[in-house]
Amino acid sequence: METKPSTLLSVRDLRVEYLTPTGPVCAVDGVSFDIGRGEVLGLAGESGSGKSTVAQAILRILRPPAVITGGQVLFEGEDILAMNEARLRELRWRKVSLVFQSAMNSLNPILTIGEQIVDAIEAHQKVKRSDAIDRAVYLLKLVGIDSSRLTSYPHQLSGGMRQRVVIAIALALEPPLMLMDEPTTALDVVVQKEILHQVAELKDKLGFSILFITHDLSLILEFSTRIAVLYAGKLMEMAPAQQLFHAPRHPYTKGLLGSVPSVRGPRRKLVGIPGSPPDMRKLPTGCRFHPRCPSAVDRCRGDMPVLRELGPNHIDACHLDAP
Ligand SMILES: Nc1ncnc2c1ncn2[C@@H]1O[C@H](COP(=O)(O)OP(=O)(O)OP(=O)(O)O)[C@@H](O)[C@H]1O
Repeated sequence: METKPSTLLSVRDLRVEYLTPTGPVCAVDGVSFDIGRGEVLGLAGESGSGKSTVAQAILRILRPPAVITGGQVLFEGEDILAMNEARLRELRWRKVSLVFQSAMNSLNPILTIGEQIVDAIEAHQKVKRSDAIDRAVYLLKLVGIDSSRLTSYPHQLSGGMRQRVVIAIALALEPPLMLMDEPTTALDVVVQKEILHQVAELKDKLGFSILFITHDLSLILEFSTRIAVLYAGKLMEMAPAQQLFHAPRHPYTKGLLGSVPSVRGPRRKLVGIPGSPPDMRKLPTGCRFHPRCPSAVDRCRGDMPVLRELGPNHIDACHLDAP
């Protein structure tokens, strides 16, 4: 399959298993999506749907018992899954960086934030110390932190500021792609939005792309260009954010949206989805969502639906209304 020239990352038929003592658990089962240049792709889905596993597979930082058992992850056309260690080291941080939820707690407590940003730059680039310091000042400014903070230690900063420092480090080498896995979840709502607005501005200014993962659908809707919905390791629906919000097709997506409080417009009753996601070791036959689906018919219990095209850029995996 050809990739479009504007495609930066193309995940094809990705499969990841956790080899547990009681047998393999397929946490990501044949997931495919593309991320275009300058695009924010939101990955949505309940806890355990496989979002973090996808992000970690892209950077090949999954730890045992996880094993990538199939697929391709093409970055600018080159398969990350086939790269040797040396090539991978070039890719990480320089081409693809990662910001995760507890990253702010992984800052070194005995080094100033300036030293940590400079170290991150020097670890990946041959630069003069004075240039690295200038760059650290520039990066801190980018994320809204005054350069006087260069000599502060992590414990002297608020959680929000620490997470901004982590984002500055992730941007240090101006990678074309940033993976953000629950980047603001540990922070209060106001700070979360402030940081995400700032990241969106930086994205527009610097032109990088983002894979944005959070269980918070309202944040995904606000900050993503397109959204992919995962359920029990399977891609259920993918569409531009506005379309997914106004015209969702998959009953799972409708259920997720039904549990998001509306900020604008009339107040509506929150519905939610009854039950909980399946035990990944005992997956239901047919559509994995059928035991919780209000619209399930016999076919849903027997046949696994395949992805179908509903319109430009809109796909889902559902038997209902199937042609
Ligand atoms: N160490 C592990 N051993 C066995 N199975 C695992 C392990 N880690 C994850 N899994 C399985 O992989 C599935 C996907 O986990 P993952 O963390 O990717 O989901 P997620 O959507 O990111 O959830 P969350 O929002 O809670 O982080 C889980 O449902 C679980 O069955």
